[in-house]
Amino acid sequence: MTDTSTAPVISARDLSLTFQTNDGPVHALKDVSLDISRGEFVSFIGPSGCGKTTFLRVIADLEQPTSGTITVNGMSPEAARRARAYGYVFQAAGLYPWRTIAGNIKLPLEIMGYSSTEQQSRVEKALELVELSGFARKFPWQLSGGMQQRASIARALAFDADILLMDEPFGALDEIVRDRLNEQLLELWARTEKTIGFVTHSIPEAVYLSTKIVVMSPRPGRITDIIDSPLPRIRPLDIRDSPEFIEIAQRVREGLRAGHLDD
Ligand SMILES: Nc1ncnc2c1ncn2[C@@H]1O[C@H](COP(=O)(O)OP(=O)(O)OP(=O)(O)O)[C@@H](O)[C@H]1O
Repeated sequence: MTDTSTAPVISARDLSLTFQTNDGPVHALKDVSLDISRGEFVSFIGPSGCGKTTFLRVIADLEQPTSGTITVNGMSPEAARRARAYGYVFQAAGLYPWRTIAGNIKLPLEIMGYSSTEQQSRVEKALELVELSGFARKFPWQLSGGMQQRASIARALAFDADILLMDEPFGALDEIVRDRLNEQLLELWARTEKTIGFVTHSIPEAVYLSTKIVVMSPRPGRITDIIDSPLPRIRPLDIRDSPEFIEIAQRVREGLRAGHLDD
């Protein structure tokens, strides 16, 4: 039997994706090669248009690569999607205002045909993970922006998939709320041992959260640096003042600058 415990959860080799547009081809991804191991927290950082979202969408089988290969849990992205290998969190919480928080989290479970008892227990567990247990019967508009985003994370967690793909989930929130959500996300990651792919524009956020930071650059969208973080997995917020943190942030900044110089 093959040992799958050490095999990468996501493995991309020479992955390229070119969109054909009226203005000519757009090279959203070029020769991207990356391995993500089980339980890693991987951030994708880079300027607008460097292909961060496109890469997440390829993992999720929402876009097809033009060339190269990618596997998710050892399968094609299509097979992984059918096996419900991941949950996806978007930048906007995208909750239906006429449904309660529990109703929003339940919706995909209803569509997938889970029994109502199963739906109920999954909703309770997901709400507990994002510390929203008392808010099941509230409507989205009764919650703050940060709480709405936590509810959308709960919706993605309700499938109990091993992989969580998050596309700039906290980008629209103020810094204090974002700090708190970053802390909560790390706690959640430690409790659930999920593999997380996280898109961000923020250097401190990427360094604080990640075990691996993937620095990207546009035209064509490509990886310019991959940084394996030496920081411990348990991180208080004030780790951001430590010399190790500042050094990694500096390397990310240099990677971003180098990508710009190539333009
Ligand atoms: N469906 C599409 N059709 C044509 N071009 C596209 C499509 N989706 C993305 N692109 C282009 O591909 C490039 C990469 O886009 P992508 O959204 O992946 O970048 P990003 O790094 O996530 O940017 P941002 O930080 O602004 O979200 C951009 O130039 C974008 O305009």
